[in-house]
Amino acid sequence: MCSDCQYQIPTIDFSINSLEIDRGTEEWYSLCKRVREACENNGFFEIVYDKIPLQLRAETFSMIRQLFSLPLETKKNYFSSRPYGGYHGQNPKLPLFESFGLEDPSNYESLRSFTQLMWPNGHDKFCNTVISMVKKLDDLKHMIEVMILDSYGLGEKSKSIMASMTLLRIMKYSPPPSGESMQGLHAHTDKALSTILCDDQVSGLEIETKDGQWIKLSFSPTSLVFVVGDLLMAWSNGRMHPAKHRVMMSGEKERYSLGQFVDPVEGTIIKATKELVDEEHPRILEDFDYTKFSKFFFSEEGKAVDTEMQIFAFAGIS
Ligand SMILES: O=C(O)CCC(=O)C(=O)O
Ligand SMILES: [Fe+2]
Repeated sequence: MCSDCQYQIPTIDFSINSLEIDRGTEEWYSLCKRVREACENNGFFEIVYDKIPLQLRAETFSMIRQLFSLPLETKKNYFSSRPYGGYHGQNPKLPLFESFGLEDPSNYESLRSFTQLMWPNGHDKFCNTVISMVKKLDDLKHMIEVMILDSYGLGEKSKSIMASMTLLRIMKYSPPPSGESMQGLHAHTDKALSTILCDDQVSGLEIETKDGQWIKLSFSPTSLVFVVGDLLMAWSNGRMHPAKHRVMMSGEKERYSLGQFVDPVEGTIIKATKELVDEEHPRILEDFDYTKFSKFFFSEEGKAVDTEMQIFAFAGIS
């Protein structure tokens, strides 16, 4: 998956696995171990997964193209107060980038009201396709979450890492002027618990390794990428590594991508899980309110801090 270097991209094949049939088997625990190692050592991994039919993936991206091809005035009608929700585009600092953040994307009514804002008669096919895709991504996220819990021996005690909700972010990057390479999205760590990304076969996503090299990723038609966010790092008391990533665009094609962002529910207090705090691993962050943290990273004070340091500036134990 890394086209131009020796770096070994962690790749985990889930094709033959599913939570219902395999949890507790030797094979399950070996996958849990690999998930944990990739999250701790790399902060991301390539997911090979055959349970999202190629046709569903193709139809989802066809709906996404239709959405972005709407007139700008229509796209701008979509607002949201949730971080990264609503329509974003025409940012002079990120001229190639546009995005929609869909809240509650597994709920038909919420998608229907979105499509009614965008199209005069709504768009049933858009709603049905997106719901099917989100369902697949939610199943995958759930499986990885249980694997993370099991990998630390916490799966018996907890059903989930924390109460969360999904934001589906849909992204378009226009091609840069001919012959140039340009930043599509600036380098950042995700402020979520975790993110699953997939694209429509035009690459651009780059991940920074722990030793500071930028690695270009290219997805196979059946692969996706799991990225550790700042909050999984906080929950794991710093064991999991939030991978810094960015999008660099070159060539003549647009890039479309899709991200399932897993955010805590409003009012969640983020704490390191107590089993992961001990003498060897002292607590690195104070407990903090996620909603206050999200206000901080959008504030002028927060924006002045390097992306990976924001969480420490907000809640670090000094
Ligand atoms: O387009 C991509 O693949 C990356 C998007 C991303 O990193 C983000 O929206 O946080
Ligand atoms: Fe990101």
